[in-house]
Amino acid sequence: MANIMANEEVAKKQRDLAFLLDFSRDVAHVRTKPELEAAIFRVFDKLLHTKLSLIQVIGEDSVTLYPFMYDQALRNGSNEYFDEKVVVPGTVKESYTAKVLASEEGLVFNVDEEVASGNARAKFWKATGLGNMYSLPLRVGDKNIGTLWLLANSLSELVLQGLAAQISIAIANIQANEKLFAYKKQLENENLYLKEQIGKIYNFSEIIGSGPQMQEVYKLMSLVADSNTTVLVLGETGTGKELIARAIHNASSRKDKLMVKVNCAALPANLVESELFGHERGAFTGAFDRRIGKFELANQSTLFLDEIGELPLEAQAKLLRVIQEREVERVGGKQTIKVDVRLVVATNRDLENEVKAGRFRADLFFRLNVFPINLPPLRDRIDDIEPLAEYFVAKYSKNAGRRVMKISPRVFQQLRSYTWPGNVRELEHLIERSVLLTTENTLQEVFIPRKPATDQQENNFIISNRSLEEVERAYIIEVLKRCAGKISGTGGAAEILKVPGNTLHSKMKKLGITKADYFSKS
Ligand SMILES: Nc1ncnc2c1ncn2[C@@H]1O[C@H](COP(=O)(O)OP(=O)(O)OP(=O)(O)O)[C@@H](O)[C@H]1O
Repeated sequence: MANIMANEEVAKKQRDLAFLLDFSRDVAHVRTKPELEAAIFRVFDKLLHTKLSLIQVIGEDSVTLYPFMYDQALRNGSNEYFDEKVVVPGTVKESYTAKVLASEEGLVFNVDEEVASGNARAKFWKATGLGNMYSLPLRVGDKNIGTLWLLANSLSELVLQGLAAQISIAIANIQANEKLFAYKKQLENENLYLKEQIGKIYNFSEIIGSGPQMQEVYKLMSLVADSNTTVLVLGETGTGKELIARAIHNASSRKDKLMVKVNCAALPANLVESELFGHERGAFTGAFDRRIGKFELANQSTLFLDEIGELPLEAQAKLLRVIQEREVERVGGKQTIKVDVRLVVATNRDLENEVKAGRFRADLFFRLNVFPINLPPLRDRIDDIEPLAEYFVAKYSKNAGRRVMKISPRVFQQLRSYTWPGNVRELEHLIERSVLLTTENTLQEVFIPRKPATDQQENNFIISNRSLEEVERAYIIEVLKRCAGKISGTGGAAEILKVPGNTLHSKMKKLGITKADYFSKS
């Protein structure tokens, strides 16, 4: 007799295990709530006389308890009670729920006893004709995530615990999936918005200038745009190098992805590599998380490296390797990652001179100098000044809600005779300011910066044949002298020059400025 009972016990355990295995196979594929619902009801069909009463999940505030799933059939005959008490949000403090959540492995309530003790919910439990309500905490690790309520006459401990564990994991997966989906949707929307913005701000038609030099630029751009060739855009500051880079990207087959931009001069030397190539967690002090670099971000798109001439030598070596191998290695990482990135780089420096001076690697220069595009300075294309000025007047007049429509001939004359050290950017800012200061329909006056006629030294400063680098060097030294050698912080040279202290430091290093220069008597 004892043997028969033991055999039955073993057989039952095997049936339970087979049933749980079946359920876990179904649940493993679940990604959404309807899928979980289908899996649960499929399995309950096999568990004789068992009904899912309710699954509740705990909200983000850890207090509110939301109905997640229930058997619609149980509503019959107790609609009002169901709608008012069962399928409305409750709290984890409700006495039955609190007991269930505090229990180790759940509780069993005898339906008849509950009815006798006046438990209002037990009335609809009773309507099912089933004897017990099994209620179990749903947990992931040590964290309560909800409760599971099942009606049945008898369920084994093994089945109950197995069901609760599988359902807990499935719900946690669904919630994580929903969060991920919402996050993805948000990123997609942001991406769309940014693309629209960029599309609005930059497109080919917004490059103004129809003189022969710009025609040559357009010809080169259209020849190279739809290839994967690296483009080197050369030109003084403010000549529109970034505008050209974006137009090349927008005219290429990569236009559906955002162009990624890195300004090599704006990054402290010690962060350049991590910015470009990414880093692994713990790669250096402060690297708390793994971060992907701009190369990975620009995969299948264009990476615009502005001010490439400022890239430190060490990063130049790494960049060369990435261009050759078409794969990156994150700082502190061992694994290489394939990238498909089109490079457009720009500089206002004479890179050949930089190579001669040992500040730029010759091999990298040759790799980058595959397809150079030279942007002419504004002073060499005086005929473009008029259409550019008109374009900026229309743009800023609209932006500021003004009705400035025309520019007076006198203003055009003034604009044409100025030398434009700051190029198109300087013209743009000048027009923006002038539009704001104008109340009439015609721009009668622009406030071109003038040096005092008496200050012969300053005039020489402008018209002498000094290179941009020499002027930059002399100006930085002047400012440093004025600040008694203080580089960063309040009253420091970086503050006056409106650049970060680190940038000024690396610029000084590049230009070979030492204390002897700014502490000298002259
Ligand atoms: N041909 C042009 N048509 C219309 N706008 C222009 C043109 N060239 C330049 N601009 C405008 O002038 C400003 C400066 O251009 P951009 O930033 O592209 O210059 P840059 O050469 O990259 O400058 P930097 O060397 O300082 O990085 C931008 O607002 C740009 O839209």
